[in-house]
Amino acid sequence: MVDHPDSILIVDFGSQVTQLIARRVREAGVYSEIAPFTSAEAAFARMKPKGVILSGGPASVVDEGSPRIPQAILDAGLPMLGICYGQQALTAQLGGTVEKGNSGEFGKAFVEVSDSCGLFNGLWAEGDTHQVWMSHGDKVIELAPGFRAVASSPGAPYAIIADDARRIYAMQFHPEVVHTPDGGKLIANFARHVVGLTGDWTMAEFRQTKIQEIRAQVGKGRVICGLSGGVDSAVAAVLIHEAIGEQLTCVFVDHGLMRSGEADQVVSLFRGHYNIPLVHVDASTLFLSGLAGVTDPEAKRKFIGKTFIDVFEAEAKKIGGAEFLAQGTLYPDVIESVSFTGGPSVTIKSHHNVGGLPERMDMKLVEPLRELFKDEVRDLGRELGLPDVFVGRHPFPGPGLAIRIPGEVTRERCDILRKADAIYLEEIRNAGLYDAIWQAFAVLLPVRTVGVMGDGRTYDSVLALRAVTSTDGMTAEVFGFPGDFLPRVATRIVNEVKGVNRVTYDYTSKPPGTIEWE
Ligand SMILES: Nc1ncnc2c1ncn2[C@@H]1O[C@H](COP(=O)(O)OP(=O)(O)OP(=O)(O)O)[C@@H](O)[C@H]1O
Ligand SMILES: O=c1[nH]c(=O)c2[nH+]cn([C@@H]3O[C@H](COP(=O)(O)O)[C@@H](O)[C@H]3O)c2[nH]1
Ligand SMILES: NC(=O)CC[C@H](N)C(=O)O
Ligand SMILES: [Mg+2]
Repeated sequence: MVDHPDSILIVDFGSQVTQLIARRVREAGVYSEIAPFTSAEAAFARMKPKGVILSGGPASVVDEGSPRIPQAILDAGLPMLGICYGQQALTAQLGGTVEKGNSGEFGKAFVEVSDSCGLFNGLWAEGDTHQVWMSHGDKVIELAPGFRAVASSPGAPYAIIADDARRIYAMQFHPEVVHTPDGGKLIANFARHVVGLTGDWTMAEFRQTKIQEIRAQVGKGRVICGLSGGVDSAVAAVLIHEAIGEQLTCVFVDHGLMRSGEADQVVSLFRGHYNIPLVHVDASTLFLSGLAGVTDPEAKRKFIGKTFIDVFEAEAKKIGGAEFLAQGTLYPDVIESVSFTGGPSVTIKSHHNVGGLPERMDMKLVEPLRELFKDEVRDLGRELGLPDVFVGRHPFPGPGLAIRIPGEVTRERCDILRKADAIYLEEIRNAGLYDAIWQAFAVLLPVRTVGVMGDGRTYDSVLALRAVTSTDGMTAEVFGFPGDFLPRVATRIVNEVKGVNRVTYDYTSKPPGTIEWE
């Protein structure tokens, strides 16, 4: 770990959105680290932060044995910001009262500002009304000594509370989510004006921090990096190469589930730009034969995750052994795959590189991007000088076409999907829409319908097209194509791709849908 003289410690009580707090702090140009409440005291002693943020969490402070703020942190006299559970814990531990709710408030709410305080610093003023996002059952009913209410909502009389003398602020709502439009600014105000940090921490520093961490973790060991051609692994590879140079070998696995022409493209693009050793493995038979008869989405993902590791281990042997496996794992891969810090988060899908990993692995993981969101990785990519062909690419999931073919995956169905997907993406590029879309792809459905072509009857598969906008893949909106774009693509696909006789468009946002179909 690297010492940062100006940092904020985020104590995690298990909220689904704790990483978003870190992200807002980073956006304010301040270095932060998250520590679960169980090890927060040690992190506090090591980091010597200038301020502390307390996250939300699923527990109820009223319950016996529920998480507490470590006493050493409370006694340190530093500025603190409590969010939801954090507010409740502060109140309970400093002498106020929290009541267990039986109904709660979930979703959008409006708070009215009743007084000024150090946290607002010109941002919010008395009499203002602001939209916020609530998600709580319990609430503060009596303030701890020294606090006063500075904003309230119909459901939360103590929506924001302040103790300017001790520089402690707390709120019932979640400022870190986008549904609290001014939330990022409130967190920035805390970091800069209340804590008094200058906000000069940048991606350039993140790069330096990570380089030192990678060196410390890897030592003289050898590292294999799974390289997919996607932005995450390209950024991870270039960063790791900067840290340890020749100790790194990249491995691109062609699992037979790539898009049209992608394997060759990735390899030549990477070799064209970087002088980093890259092994190209054709493992398509291994993957496709193992997928035969597998139809359950999680079973597909777990098989692919495990087989990736088998291939990486075999390649490691060939270069004389490697102690470490590097991957471009991002935060959304982690939060959707596993329950984080013992929190309430459920497994949505096992991303092949996290929840799909086998239980026993010989290599240790190096994942320098694990706290970042996609758009931050792109920023880091630009910082590292990666060309736009890498930085601007749409994400493509590690399990590839396998999770875009609900039902059994066969070579034949992969070929059909590849052709249709290539037409769709070609039309998107020609229409100049590629950069306006976050991710676009086709899904080959296990449904056959009747059609008529050239006076003959067809009985073929249905294809679904999907295109979404997003900033980080955690939520997504459907992309609205202009005018006749979709009918034109549908006609081309049905005419040119044998095996598809009907095309539909997916109008589901995330949530409630996910971006991929499996
Ligand atoms: N075909 C592949 N060969 C080797 N490694 C892979 C392959 N596909 C995925 N990986 C590994 O799994 C990680 C996660 O995949 P993921 O698709 O999330 O990231 P990415 O491909 O690097 O970027 P993007 O999300 O933009 O597609 C990658 O960063 C990479 O380390
Ligand atoms: O590397 C990956 N391994 C996976 O197993 C995986 N599953 C989904 N994705 C990508 O993650 C983003 C969010 O997708 P979902 O809304 O479908 O979860 C989207 O960009 C998806 O393409 C994956 N990436
Ligand atoms: N989002 C939260 O932090 C919730 C806190 C607490 N579990 C409540 O329901 O009030
Ligand atoms: Mg990918």
